[in-house]
Amino acid sequence: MDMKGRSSLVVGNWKMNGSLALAENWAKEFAALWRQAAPAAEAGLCVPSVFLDRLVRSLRAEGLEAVEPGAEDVSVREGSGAFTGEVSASMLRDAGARLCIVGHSERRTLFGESNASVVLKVKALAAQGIRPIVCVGETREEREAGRTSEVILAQVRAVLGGCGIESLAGGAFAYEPLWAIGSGAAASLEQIEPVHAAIRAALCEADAGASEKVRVLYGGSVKPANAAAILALPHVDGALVGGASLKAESFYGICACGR
Ligand SMILES: O=C[C@H](O)COP(=O)(O)O
Repeated sequence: MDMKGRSSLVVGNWKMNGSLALAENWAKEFAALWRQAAPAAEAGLCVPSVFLDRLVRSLRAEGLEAVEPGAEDVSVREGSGAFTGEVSASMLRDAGARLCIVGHSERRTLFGESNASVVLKVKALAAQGIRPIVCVGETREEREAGRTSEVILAQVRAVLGGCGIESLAGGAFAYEPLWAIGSGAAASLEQIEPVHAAIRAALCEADAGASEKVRVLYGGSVKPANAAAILALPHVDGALVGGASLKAESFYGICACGR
């Protein structure tokens, strides 16, 4: 199904970077740019949860309702309880999160995140009305072995089968080839498009109306210089942006390429 009529969603991911001061200054700088020319794209910014409240207040102070604040991870445990160090979806909601990244490859590879925990997290977020951004991606070795589609579709289907399309509604899958993340070189347009088309087909298989409910974003070295070409691809509904989201001007430049 063609998504061209739909606006792009461009989401920043600060990872373990930034500060309270940056959250405040970023909101000021981004708001000044947004006021000059509001892009067609929808924008979101996911930050370490300790900065979330400051980001929310700073965006509000600037009157920047157009940017959805978000978190980078959430506990599988709901509500509250004796789970030292965990932050639940209801706590994120309380702090103003509207989006949350789940299953980023850094969490999958460095912190043992599984498809099963991704499913629990998506359900916990859905219960709080927070839109999930579920990351999937293949390693360089998997791509070179010709296993890209198999790996991506196994991740997508595990999540779709485990939590159902309604828990993902309003959210997105983000295709992030591990070898492109933080490398400075994005995947080529020829590499991106077929993977997005395959994810879209898997969504439609699960639910005929899924394309209207769940976006498919690309992530991996997106910057202002390559964003226009990537965001113009028919099955790309937006971007998940790491490094370039730390600078308000670069992130705005990417948002401005959306539709
Ligand atoms: O979540 C964001 C991705 O991991 C991409 O990071 P990057 O834009 O720094 O390559």
